[in-house]
Amino acid sequence: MQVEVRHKKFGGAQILDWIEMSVGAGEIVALTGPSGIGKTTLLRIIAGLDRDFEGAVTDPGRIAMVFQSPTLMPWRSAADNLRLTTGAERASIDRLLDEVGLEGKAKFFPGQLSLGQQRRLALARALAANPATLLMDEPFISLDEETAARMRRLTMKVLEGRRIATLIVTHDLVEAATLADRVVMLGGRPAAIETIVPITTPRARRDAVTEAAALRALTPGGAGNAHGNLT
Ligand SMILES: Nc1ncnc2c1ncn2[C@@H]1O[C@H](COP(=O)(O)OP(=O)(O)OP(=O)(O)O)[C@@H](O)[C@H]1O
Repeated sequence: MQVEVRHKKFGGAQILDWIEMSVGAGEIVALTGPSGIGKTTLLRIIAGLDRDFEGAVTDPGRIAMVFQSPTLMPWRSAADNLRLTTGAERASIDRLLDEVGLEGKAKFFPGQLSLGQQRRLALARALAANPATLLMDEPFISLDEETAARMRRLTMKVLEGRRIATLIVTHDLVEAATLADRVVMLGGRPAAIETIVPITTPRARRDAVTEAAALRALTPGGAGNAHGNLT
């Protein structure tokens, strides 16, 4: 999937300047930058939810999006939330619920699930759509650190082996350095790509990324910057 935004305005205000990036099949890219810079705006453009921009999104294939809030149908069971939105078969729904650690919860309504569980259901729903491109907007925000770390591990595990181009918006550097193969940082006004940092440490070894290691790897000029080496 390739994205080229020449510019994006809201009214008279230009939000995004020239942005060119691509996400390959099986790759995880984190999009980060200060609050209000335009991360969600870029994600909405890629998702096709905002077509009022100059540029193009090429070869996204089927797109699934995981929003900040899980946006589930509260009056439908967990299984129905997957089935009704994607048409997935019972067997694959059960498999997906198992994969995201929601075995035995197929009949539960979203209100009977914790926020972390609702987020896992939203992830399962996105995967049930069998997407070529997966867009995640701050998917682990407002979870306690331990739950967020578990969610990151789970996300890496379910994406392993699936050839999905994944773009994750996050302001959390630990999250970016843990999950991503590449971190794209937006900066400036209007926003453009400030830095792209490849994370070369294998995913399997990123289990215990610390704030300090993430900062080293992702701070421009930081010790780990050249190689994105987290250890
Ligand atoms: N529908 C809209 N109409 C006008 N301005 C908007 C609209 N949506 C977003 N903006 C403006 O565009 C800018 C970028 O917003 P956006 O939500 O993309 O930032 P963000 O980087 O995702 O922020 P955060 O990290 O806080 O979620 C902000 O100044 C915001 O006020």
